[in-house]
Amino acid sequence: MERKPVFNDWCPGCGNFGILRAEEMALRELGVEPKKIVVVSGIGCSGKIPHFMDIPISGVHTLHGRSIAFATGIKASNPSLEVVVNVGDGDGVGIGMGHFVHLGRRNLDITVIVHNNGVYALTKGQASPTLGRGVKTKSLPRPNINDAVNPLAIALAAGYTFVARGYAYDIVHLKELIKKGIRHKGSAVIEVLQPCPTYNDVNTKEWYDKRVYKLDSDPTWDPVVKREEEAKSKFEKAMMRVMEFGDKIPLGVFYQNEFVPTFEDRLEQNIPNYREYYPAIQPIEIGGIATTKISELIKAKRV
Ligand SMILES: Cc1ncc(C[n+]2csc(CCOP(=O)(O)OP(=O)(O)O)c2C)c(N)n1
Ligand code: SF4
Ligand SMILES: [Mg+2]
Repeated sequence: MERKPVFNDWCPGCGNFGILRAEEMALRELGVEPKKIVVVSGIGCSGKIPHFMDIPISGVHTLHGRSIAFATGIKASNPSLEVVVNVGDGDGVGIGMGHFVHLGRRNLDITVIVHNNGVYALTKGQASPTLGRGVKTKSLPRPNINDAVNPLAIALAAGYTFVARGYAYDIVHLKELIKKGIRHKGSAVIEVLQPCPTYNDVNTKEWYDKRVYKLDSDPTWDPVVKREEEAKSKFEKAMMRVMEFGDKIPLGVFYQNEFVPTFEDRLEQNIPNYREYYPAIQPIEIGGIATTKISELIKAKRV
């Protein structure tokens, strides 16, 4: 694999630097072999992350709003890979919202990191779907007229089995969340509060520093489902807690449930040798002859 040196053009003070560093540290500390890691991103300032990683991972910088679809194809065709998806808030819960929701119900074993900066930063700061109604950031001629979506409430409702929030300027805490998300068996989402000092002059470092607190500062907070019967009550508590987003903003793990079968487990029910003989290692041929006839190929490979 050839990697060319790339100039990092994020603005000084951008929260993306913290996410990049936390993600690299998490992958290193987990000891995942670099050739087994795929980082998938869409278009946006956030989408540049695979180019800037200081680990020789495979990176796929895809289309705006389509990174989860690409990642689903990558992981389903090669379940031995560790797949991490970095999405912008516009990318992930605007144009890409359909893919975001459907990943949750599949429970495919990948990790999605949402860079929440409240703006479409790469295209000069228009309101993203996470910007609150009445908020006027500097590129907007008037205050935002739409309500914000809460990515984590949607993730819980969609079926994600690991749901967490971190803060780009608390790198060590974020690194631990990313490690937990990657270790988790199933679809994991980590929303990261990511200040954009260039276009979001409302949700700044000073704004967040006054509001964020850690869920685990309360010793009774326990988001992990340890018996299947407690899934419902832990889910309900998580849903209440992710809605707290105002004067106080909680950080940490809201919910984790490994009792739900992953997409890979579900495929294995239908294709017993799926994990050993997954699509990525199957030859593209019929009767020993290479082919580009997809419909015939699908018929020949069907189990
Ligand atoms: C299909 C498509 N629609 C629109 C665009 C233009 N576009 C590029 S980046 C972007 C918004 C990026 O915002 P976000 O996803 O929040 O990422 P950020 O730059 O804030 O990290 C848009 C609308 C595009 N590249 N492709
Ligand atoms: S425009 Fe905002 S999100 Fe993009 S690099 Fe600059 S500070 Fe970061
Ligand atoms: Mg954004």
